[in-house]
Amino acid sequence: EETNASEAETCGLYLAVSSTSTAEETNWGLYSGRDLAPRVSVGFPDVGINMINLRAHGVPTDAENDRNTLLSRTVDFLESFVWVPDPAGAKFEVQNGKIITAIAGAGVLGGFNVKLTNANWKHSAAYRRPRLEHENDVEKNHPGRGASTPFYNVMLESSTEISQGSEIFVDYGDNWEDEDKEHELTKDEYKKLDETVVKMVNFFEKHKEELDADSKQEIFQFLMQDVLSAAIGPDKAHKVGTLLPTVPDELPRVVEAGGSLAYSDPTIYRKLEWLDEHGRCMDNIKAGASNISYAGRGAMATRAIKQGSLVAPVPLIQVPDRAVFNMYNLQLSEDGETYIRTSDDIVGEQMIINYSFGHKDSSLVFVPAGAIVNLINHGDTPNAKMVWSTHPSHRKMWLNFKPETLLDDEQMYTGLLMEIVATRDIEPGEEILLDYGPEWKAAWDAHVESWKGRLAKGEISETRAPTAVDLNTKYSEQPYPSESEFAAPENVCLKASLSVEESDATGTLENPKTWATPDEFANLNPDTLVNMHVVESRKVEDEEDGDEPFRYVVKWANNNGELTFVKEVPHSAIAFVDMPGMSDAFTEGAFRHVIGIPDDIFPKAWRNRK
Ligand SMILES: C[S@@+](CC[C@H](N)C(=O)[O-])C[C@H]1O[C@@H](n2cnc3c(N)ncnc32)[C@H](O)[C@@H]1O
Repeated sequence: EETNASEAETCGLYLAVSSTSTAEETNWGLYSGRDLAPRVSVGFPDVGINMINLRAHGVPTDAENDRNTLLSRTVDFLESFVWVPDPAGAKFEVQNGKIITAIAGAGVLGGFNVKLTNANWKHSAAYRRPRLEHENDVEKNHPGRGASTPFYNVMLESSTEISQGSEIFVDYGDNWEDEDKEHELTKDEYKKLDETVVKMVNFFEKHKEELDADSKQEIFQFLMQDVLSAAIGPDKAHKVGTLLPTVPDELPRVVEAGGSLAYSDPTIYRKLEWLDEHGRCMDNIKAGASNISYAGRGAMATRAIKQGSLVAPVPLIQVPDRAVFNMYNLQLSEDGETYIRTSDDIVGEQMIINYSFGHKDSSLVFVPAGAIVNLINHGDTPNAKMVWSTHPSHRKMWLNFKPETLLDDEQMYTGLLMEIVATRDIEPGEEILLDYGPEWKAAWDAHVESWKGRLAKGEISETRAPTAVDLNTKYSEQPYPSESEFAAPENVCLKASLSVEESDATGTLENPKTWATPDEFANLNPDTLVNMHVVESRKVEDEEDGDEPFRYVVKWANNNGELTFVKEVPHSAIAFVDMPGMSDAFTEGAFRHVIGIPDDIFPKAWRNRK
């Protein structure tokens, strides 16, 4: 029996079958358990895990054979769930080359419906992420460095009001549009349509005494066919016809449902009782500072969780051959377009291996897609374990399939659902710990030993330079330093989101341009983030500036080295960013090992390795 929430607090975010699902393929989706105001966090901030040049590393270009085809298919499959690195604060991780970022929870599972977009990434949260309190020993090296992602505090925000039971649709950005545009209504047209429906309802209500059923129907048809066709063209009028009822008496249902889209697809909104029965609570855990040395962040219970009940649902992204995460020495091709391997020696593994579930007897691994699940650490005395879900959309049959068939056409979706359940009563605030298995434990212990040896031999230094996170935390309460006050270490650079007001200012020191509030204030937009230097800062004294503690005059040099000076740049538009290839993620000799799926639940059919 699964009881989701404590008595005191109800579930804020559910995993459930998405309205975008088809009969053949389940898409998981997220549904809000609460009414949300605009610009509040949807679920809890999560981590982003980068895959760097995944295709160049993971898919050999030499021969077309079954294995290479499967590796290539795996990259396609992974790419359909991941994001550009921008929302995670990772846009500047490499100079050339391609990064894709897995953001479990909202990133992988948030639905796609341009018309119903109700959430967007809060870039500034990720770019200005604070350090954890227990990381005060910042300049000291330790064996956990480079083993966990430095990109956390990845936050999804409501972009409009979200009513309880709504599916969450994340803004995928401009390059993701609906294909069949000509026949599709725009967001604005949907809005106008819904306003028109309200007018029609009012009209029929006002004249209900005078109109008999036949004349009502006649007027309705005239409005729907002739008037609409003339107004928006026959193709779109036809589309409207499929969205609205065929009889006028049904029109009030459209308004009740929350609009024509919701009326035509009732699975976009779910009742709380439905979500409790058919969904799985996704916000029983949130990120916090792990209690375990060198482990980084951990997953903390947000409410009491009874023994045997759900901690977190975990849709799994199947990766039939973990070789796709191997890394090689790469070199930019002569045309500068792609990367190619310079040798077939494996020199490392993508960091996502540390977040993946696997088994020693199998090439198959899974990238877990549950919110905050990526943050669950190993503990020698665990309080949770993995089980296969009893949810009807969990494809039990797949447990009998051979790994290489799990990406056949019929299986190109996340059909497997794991659940993390409590093995004892868990108190609010307690860290969730799994047993990662004996292979993981042995690998970690060996890593720590070898790390100590390398330290003793002087192969690793005791200290390391502060990172962007360290410096952003340091300067959260004091002004970012000017060029003359502070020579930035080589591993970081200072950037600002610079947009300027239309004006006659020349952009010189004497006549600087004025910083303009971007469309989405305080959303550090990585598209406008440029390297710059602080020329001077002033403390903000009056109230008019909201939360901004400081304003700056900054100096920006374009590609030709021409300088532009901009004044009134707010503190929130500035952040340190790690230089390409210099963040903790690139630590040499960093720990890599998959999380073990327990032997007793790992199916026989998947054991393709001895
Ligand atoms: C799935 S991630 C857990 C989240 C991670 N702590 C973070 O901050 O992103 C697994 C990684 O966390 C670290 N980790 C987990 N359990 C640990 C433990 N008991 N001791 C040390 N490191 C641990 C290791 O780096 C491991 O590869």
